[in-house]
Amino acid sequence: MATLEAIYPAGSAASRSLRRASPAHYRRTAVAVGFRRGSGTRSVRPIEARVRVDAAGRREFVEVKSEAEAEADPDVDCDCEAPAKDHPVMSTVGKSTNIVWHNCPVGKVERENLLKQKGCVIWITGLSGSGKSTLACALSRELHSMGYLTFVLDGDNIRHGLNRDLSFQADRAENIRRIGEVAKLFADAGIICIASLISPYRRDRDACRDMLPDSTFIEVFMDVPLQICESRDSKGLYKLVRAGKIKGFTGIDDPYEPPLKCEIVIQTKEGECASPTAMAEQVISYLDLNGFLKA
Ligand SMILES: Nc1ncnc2c1ncn2[C@@H]1O[C@H](COP(=O)(O)OS(=O)(=O)O)[C@@H](OP(=O)(O)O)[C@H]1O
Ligand SMILES: Nc1ncnc2c1ncn2[C@@H]1O[C@H](COP(=O)(O)OP(=O)(O)O)[C@@H](O)[C@H]1O
Repeated sequence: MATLEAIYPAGSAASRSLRRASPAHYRRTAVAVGFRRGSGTRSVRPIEARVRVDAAGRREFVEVKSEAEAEADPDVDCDCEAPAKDHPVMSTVGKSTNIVWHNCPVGKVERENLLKQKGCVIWITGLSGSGKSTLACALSRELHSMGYLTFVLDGDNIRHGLNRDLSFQADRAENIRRIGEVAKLFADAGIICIASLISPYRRDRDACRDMLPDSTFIEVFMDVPLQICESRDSKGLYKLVRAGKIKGFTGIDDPYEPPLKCEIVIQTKEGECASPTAMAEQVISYLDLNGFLKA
């Protein structure tokens, strides 16, 4: 039995591909993984890996076999179909059966090198009226003017399309999960993805964090008191809530769980908020300090 690094050196394309492949793909006792490059030329040999997945969905390779080792041992403890030499492994994920994870030779690192930035998700959470959309737009504008590629996923906007079938009552977790999945795709594309949605429950935000590689989920908490949000009432929603016309509104008759630990907190000082540009600069200095603004 070898370590992953013994077969594929740390930092190699194959090692990186294995580590960033979908956790769902690896949520098995054992998997076999094959990589191909170009038109059918196998440049990286297949291996079999036993993977432990912890409660948070993080995976760790506990045993890795090279192709030769795997072939010499017919008793692979595998809950998936034994891979024929040139056949990929079928998986079952949720309600999808007989699906196969396809890797592509152009990966996140290659895209990041092209863009000269690191793909990540900036997840802005807070009450309605706390300034999430304002920060998202200011941040996108500033980064764009500095030459970085961003994309804003605004909760309100996504509910106009992809999530139009979801309610605020029963489907909130699904709203957040879908936006988390889309944000993950953008980050994988090498883009600085700015997700701005109330996302009131810690468990749902943490589930999105766990979808992403370490340190690429940057949670920004808009720590703005309800009183200020309500006094802004830019959409007139708080007024309707107070008049009893909207039920289950976050912060009023539905809970908002502030993060216990997050990367960035945007705070008010003596009841005053920083300007949108100053808030954006706070996030940009975090990105700069943590190496996201270079390849
Ligand atoms: N019941 C209830 N609670 C909270 N907010 C409500 C509700 N009903 C409608 N709205 C409006 O919808 C916007 C929130 O959408 P999100 O997708 O960001 O919410 S969530 O993440 O699913 O909690 C939110 O937008 P923002 O004001 O930009 O936060 C509200 O304007
Ligand atoms: N830093 C700020 N200072 C002053 N007003 C702000 C600030 N951020 C947002 N606002 C105002 O507050 C209102 C709500 O902001 P918005 O970004 O729509 O909040 P959210 O997306 O969290 O609902 C808007 O009228 C916006 O102009």
